[in-house]
Amino acid sequence: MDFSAFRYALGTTNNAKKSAVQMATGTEPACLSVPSGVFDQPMSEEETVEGAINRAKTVYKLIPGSDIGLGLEGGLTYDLQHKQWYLISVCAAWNGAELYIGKGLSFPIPNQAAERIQQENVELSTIIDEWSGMTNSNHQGGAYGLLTENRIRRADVFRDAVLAAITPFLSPYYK
Ligand SMILES: O=P(O)(O)OP(=O)(O)OP(=O)(O)OC[C@H]1O[C@@H](n2cnc3c(O)ncnc32)[C@H](O)[C@@H]1O
Repeated sequence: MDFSAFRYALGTTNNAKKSAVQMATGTEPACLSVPSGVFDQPMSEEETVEGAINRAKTVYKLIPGSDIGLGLEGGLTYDLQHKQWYLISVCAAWNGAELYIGKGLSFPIPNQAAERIQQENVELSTIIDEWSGMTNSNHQGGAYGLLTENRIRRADVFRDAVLAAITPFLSPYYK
């Protein structure tokens, strides 16, 4: 499969997301910041996926000549059974006719982070910046990097989500 055969439009200028697409496709995406249409801090899987889809469809429309629009969205989701919040990283891929969703690693985050987000109305990146002493952690290793001491970085997780979302456009098994 030649993932570099397509021209990709990416609905953000976020550095971690851009390098995820570069790693997954071996190409340089055309980047444009577009609205997700959901809250800045999605608090469910449904909302996170919806934000990814909105970004993919909008950027596909706004960047002429692109073959596939990509929307990458981070969000939180609560597992009621195990009483644990998870960070998820989702990619939507849209070619004007078909839509596929790829979901990256789901990672348990300290419940106190999600509780602060709800009580203080802050975003996850604010808390991760505070804990790590970094600025713009969401453009770098992100929460994954902080929690795993850089064994997993945000771009790695989104890379897998991108690969999952674009594989159906290329693999013969989906025909
Ligand atoms: O510039 P855009 O593309 O909007 O990227 P973003 O990081 O600001 O926004 P997302 O919609 O992907 O994520 C929703 C919120 O969750 C935060 N977030 C998600 N994953 C994160 C991570 O791994 N580390 C730190 N913050 C994260 C993010 O910064 C936002 O505040």
